[in-house]
Amino acid sequence: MLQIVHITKRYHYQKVLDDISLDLPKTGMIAIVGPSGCGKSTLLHIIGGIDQDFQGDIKWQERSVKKHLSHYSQKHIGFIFQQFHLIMWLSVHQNITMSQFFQRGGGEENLDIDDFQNLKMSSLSLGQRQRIAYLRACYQPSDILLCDEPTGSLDPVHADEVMNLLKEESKRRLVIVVSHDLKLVERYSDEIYTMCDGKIESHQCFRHTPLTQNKIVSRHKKIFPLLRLSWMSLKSHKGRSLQLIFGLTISFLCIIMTLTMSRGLETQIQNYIYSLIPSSCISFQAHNHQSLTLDFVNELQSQPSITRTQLYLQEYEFLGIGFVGERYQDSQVLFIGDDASPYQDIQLDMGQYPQEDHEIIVSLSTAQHLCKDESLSTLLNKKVYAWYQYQNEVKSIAYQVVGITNQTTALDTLYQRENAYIHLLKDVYQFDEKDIQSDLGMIYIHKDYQRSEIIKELKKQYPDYKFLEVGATTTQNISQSMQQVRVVLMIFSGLAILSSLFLIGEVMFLNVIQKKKDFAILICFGARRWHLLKIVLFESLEIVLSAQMICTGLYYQLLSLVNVMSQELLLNNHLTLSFDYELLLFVYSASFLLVFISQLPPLLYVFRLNTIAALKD
Ligand SMILES: Nc1ncnc2c1ncn2[C@@H]1O[C@H](COP(=O)(O)OP(=O)(O)OP(=O)(O)O)[C@@H](O)[C@H]1O
Repeated sequence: MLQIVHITKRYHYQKVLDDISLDLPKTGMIAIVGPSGCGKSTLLHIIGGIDQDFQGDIKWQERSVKKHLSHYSQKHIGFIFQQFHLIMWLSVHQNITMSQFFQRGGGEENLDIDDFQNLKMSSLSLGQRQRIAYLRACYQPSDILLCDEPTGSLDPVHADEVMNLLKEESKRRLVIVVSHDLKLVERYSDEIYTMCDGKIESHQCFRHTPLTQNKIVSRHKKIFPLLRLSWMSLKSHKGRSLQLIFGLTISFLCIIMTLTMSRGLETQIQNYIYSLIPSSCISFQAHNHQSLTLDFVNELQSQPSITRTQLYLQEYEFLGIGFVGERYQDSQVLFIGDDASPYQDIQLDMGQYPQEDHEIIVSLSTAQHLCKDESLSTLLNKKVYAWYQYQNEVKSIAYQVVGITNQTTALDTLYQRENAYIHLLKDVYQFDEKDIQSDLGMIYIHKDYQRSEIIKELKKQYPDYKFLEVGATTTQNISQSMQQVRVVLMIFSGLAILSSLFLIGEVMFLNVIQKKKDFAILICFGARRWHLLKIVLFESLEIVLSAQMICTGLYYQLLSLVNVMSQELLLNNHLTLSFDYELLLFVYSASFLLVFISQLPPLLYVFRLNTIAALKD
């Protein structure tokens, strides 16, 4: 049934096995005896297919299996090792049913381990470990059971007990026992091979054990077995895993918060710039710096794309607004930083848009500054005085507040009908509109039109005037600077993530080195290389996923906190940061890719693991 054909094995040119050939039956107990160091274990490992570096051949049912020893080992071989080779981070039950993580089917369901099944592996006695090793071998569905000194660490009574059990097992499959205790194996074995110096010295055949039908219980594989194994492995070094998860969470949080805040800041800066210089604004001047006339302003105003045209009277300085109209008092006047924006696109919080020249609307923040502790509605229809200075003469125009916008503006702002202040100033300072001395005007275009297109049109129509986009270079420069800042932030945060991920790679590498013996044991009990690769990969993915989950929760909490704090600290000019799903998705997907790359060294190590060397470690 099983033929060992001219096996020779060398360790560094030293012949450990010298042309060994065996012809073994389907059932029965075969003993291989000999003095220590004669090569018994080496022969057993070659028969088991875990030592694949030898000359000669192995034939199972007349067919050579040398080219697919891993498959042969997984399908036909079970082991009981002298040192038991149990995995300490698995439970008693998981150790016994180890093969079920990788294969379907199994032996006895009734394991009779009640007295110690809930104990930790490390607290088990030698006898209990021996029993687990035996039960594990019986549980694994195999045709050949290889036992390396199965009674080596037992007293004579327990040794007899184990030999009796193996004898019973030999009725269902071939049991090969390696021992140096000739007297013991003589009582149980059907055949005995005696080895000396790597050669078979004698062969005795006493009897033949007939086949009793093997009880193979058909059973499904465990659900997500490799995932469970990787989780158990992760738990076996809890401290290290938690440190990794913590480090990675911090890195993720750093990059995500940094980018979210830089984006939020950019939006705020953009809004601030737009509140100062609206994106729909075009300035105009005559090429020869001649004064602009109101007629020309009105002509521009008649274009459908232009919503409002306004002249700047640079000589008339706007000092601000207040409630006192008799006399200018600096302390009672609120400085107005912006009185130029169009109001057509602005939403009103209360009141209405100006219908007359003396009607104005103010921004929400300006209304709050004007009202102080009073209710905002008290401001509606209230008279305010706008103070102007011209050639040392300070005079006021009476306005009526008819509406409040819903905006929080960086500067205190009021809106009025186009050129209303010019019409009103004309009466206050008693000048003729024809005498207006202004060489600068502003055009506000409709939001549906492109500013650059309108400028082209205007330049064609009015070649004597120059038209420029207001604030275009400033916004562009700020956008570019923010973009550069973001790139630098991304590079540094990316480096933080990269180092964390490669730290995972390093730690996983140390883990697999530490666990190489356990991986070798798993190979002996049915694991293929790709099973082990999956376990290592799953373990790192579990770490990354845990970090991502914690980071998402913290990100959400931190955003709410920053938003509340900015609202309280910065009052009206608060920074609102929003949950950036796209950013999360991008960072998390990139981290998965990096995990795969960082896992290459540990994966390669597992792939090239020398089972025999690892078992002897
Ligand atoms: N990895 C190795 N490198 C070099 N030599 C080795 C290696 N493993 C085993 N050997 C040598 O091979 C020989 C056979 O070893 P083996 O373990 O097969 O003997 P054994 O008969 O099973 O001994 P024991 O009964 O003490 O377990 C020994 O001389 C041993 O030193």
